[in-house]
Amino acid sequence: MTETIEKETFSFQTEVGQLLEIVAGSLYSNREVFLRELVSNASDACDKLRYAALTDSSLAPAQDLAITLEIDAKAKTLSVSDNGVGMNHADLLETLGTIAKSGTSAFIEALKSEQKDAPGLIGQFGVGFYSAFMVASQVDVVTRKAGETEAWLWSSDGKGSFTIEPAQREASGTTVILHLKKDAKEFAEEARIRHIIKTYSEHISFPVKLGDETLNAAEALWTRPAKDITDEQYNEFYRYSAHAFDAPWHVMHNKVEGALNHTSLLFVPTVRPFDLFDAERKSHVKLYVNRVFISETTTDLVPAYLRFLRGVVDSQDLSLNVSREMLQTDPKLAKIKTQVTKKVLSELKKKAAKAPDEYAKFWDNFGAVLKEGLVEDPSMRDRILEVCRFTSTGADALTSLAGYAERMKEGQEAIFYIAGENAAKLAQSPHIEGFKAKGVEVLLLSDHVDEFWLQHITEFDGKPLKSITRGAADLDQIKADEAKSEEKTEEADLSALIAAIKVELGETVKDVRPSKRLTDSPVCLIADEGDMDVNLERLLKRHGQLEHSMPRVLELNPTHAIITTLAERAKAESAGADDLLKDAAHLLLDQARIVEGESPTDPSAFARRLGVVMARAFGT
Ligand SMILES: Nc1ncnc2c1ncn2[C@@H]1O[C@H](COP(=O)(O)OP(=O)(O)OP(=O)(O)O)[C@@H](O)[C@H]1O
Repeated sequence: MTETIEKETFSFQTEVGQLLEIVAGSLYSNREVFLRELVSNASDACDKLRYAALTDSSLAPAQDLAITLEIDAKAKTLSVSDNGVGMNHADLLETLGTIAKSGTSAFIEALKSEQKDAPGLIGQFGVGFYSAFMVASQVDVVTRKAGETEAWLWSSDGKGSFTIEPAQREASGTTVILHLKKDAKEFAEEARIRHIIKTYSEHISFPVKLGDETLNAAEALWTRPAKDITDEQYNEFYRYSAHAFDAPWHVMHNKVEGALNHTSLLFVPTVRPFDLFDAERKSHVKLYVNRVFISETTTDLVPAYLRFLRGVVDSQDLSLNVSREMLQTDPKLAKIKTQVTKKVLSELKKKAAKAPDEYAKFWDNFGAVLKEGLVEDPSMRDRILEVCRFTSTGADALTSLAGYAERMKEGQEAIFYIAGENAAKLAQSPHIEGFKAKGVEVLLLSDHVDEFWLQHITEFDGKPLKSITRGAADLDQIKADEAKSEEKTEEADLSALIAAIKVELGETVKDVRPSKRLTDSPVCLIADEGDMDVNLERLLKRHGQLEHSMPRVLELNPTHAIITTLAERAKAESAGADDLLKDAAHLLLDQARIVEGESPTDPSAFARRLGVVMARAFGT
């Protein structure tokens, strides 16, 4: 077969082409990371072969797994070889020419607009192999897949296309040959290469060799005692294993000895990883069994709500002789998962108590993800709730639920919250006015996931969690702050007005009531007790999971000038024929809708009514 195949030319997937243009066209201060990426790929390939050989001994490499660097100073090439798993024709087509990651286009847009920070973004995205084009004008890859006899040469100048042709390679593995750009000759210097490997790849599990010399410790970092590891070593290992550029926000290195031994070295990133909100919700903690890499993306090791974690978990007590799939259903693995999860949550709790400002940064990045656990993992619910933080009208900094509970007012029985798109907007919502006036704190919940965990958790420490946009709000029981002594404003009798509005609005509202929660605004809409809360309904509608809205309760502020004037007008005998009163009923409803960011029920009728009222006001 192979004899008949000549050199074939393929175009890069559009996104790869765009990415390469950005990668190759810019000069980065730390472009030496290309070597870290290639060594990391080579190490992954060795890991994969070691794993494959467990179940198929014919694949076992003839020589110890290793990564070999070669410099040809004359030809200005640098090559990175491994005797790992290698690639065949189909693999090459699939992996070195496409980007299989979701959200790639969005990422490229971001990259285009933020050229300056390209390395940081690339780190979050992990362009890996393609970073070779930062330093090389041409890249050749000679590779042979373990268990196969054919070898292939992949070659590209990074300008839109690549070629694949048959080649020769003695054993399985991959050699990546970089033809260095003129301005990248430094990477053909031994001293420079030695230094880069020391910096970035010191503690990967396989030896990295340059000639006869092994450049790294080739000892998995997590197996060493924590006291012997410096912060810088942890940082580099994090950057290497997570393809990251930031320093970790927090490092957790734990050895658990007992019935089930395992070691974990986990990192919380400082910067939010690019794929955090991908639908796949992939885990990025690598599972090792006695230093043999098993898999990376399993949620059987770390729950999806901790998917921001990077690092490794290694246990010698899991069986190496079973398949990856069987291992994933091993009850021992489930135990490790529970222990790791508890440990991470307890570390977060400590951080939150010790360094609340730093914790706020973590929360800003990952709080929304962590809160998914409140829905998904009832067994950890209390522990997760302890480390949750919220924006609140009563505190400048984020608050815990316990903190809120401590500040509750005399007579206040519930923890109040309002949920919506944006905390700053929520703080301006009319629903909050009465609470503010009394100094009663309201939590401002603006993550989508909030609506969902609130379906499961209805109280904290015996205090119900209550939405201020649903059901009646009786603030009379709550004692106001002294400073905010209650200036009782005269409340109008609204019964005639309410009756008139009900007649006019009919079924578009569920009810019309005097409000206890408004001080400045004339009206607001709320969900009736027992109905779906306003924000949840909005979310479901937007995601096509709900077609029709429920009619809402329209609340009127009995102390507001517009309402008191209308109340007087409604008392008149001729009120039934009062067109202005009728228009006002619709306008009040639309006003309440607009304040919540919704459209008037009937925009053209709204415009007409507004015109009529303005004409009256201006006396035209
Ligand atoms: N030395 C190698 N041996 C075998 N396969 C390789 C090698 N280098 C790259 N590959 C294949 O090419 C794919 C793409 O590599 P690339 O570095 O672009 O991304 P990645 O390593 O999958 O992702 P990330 O960089 O985010 O970890 C790899 O997943 C692997 O399948």
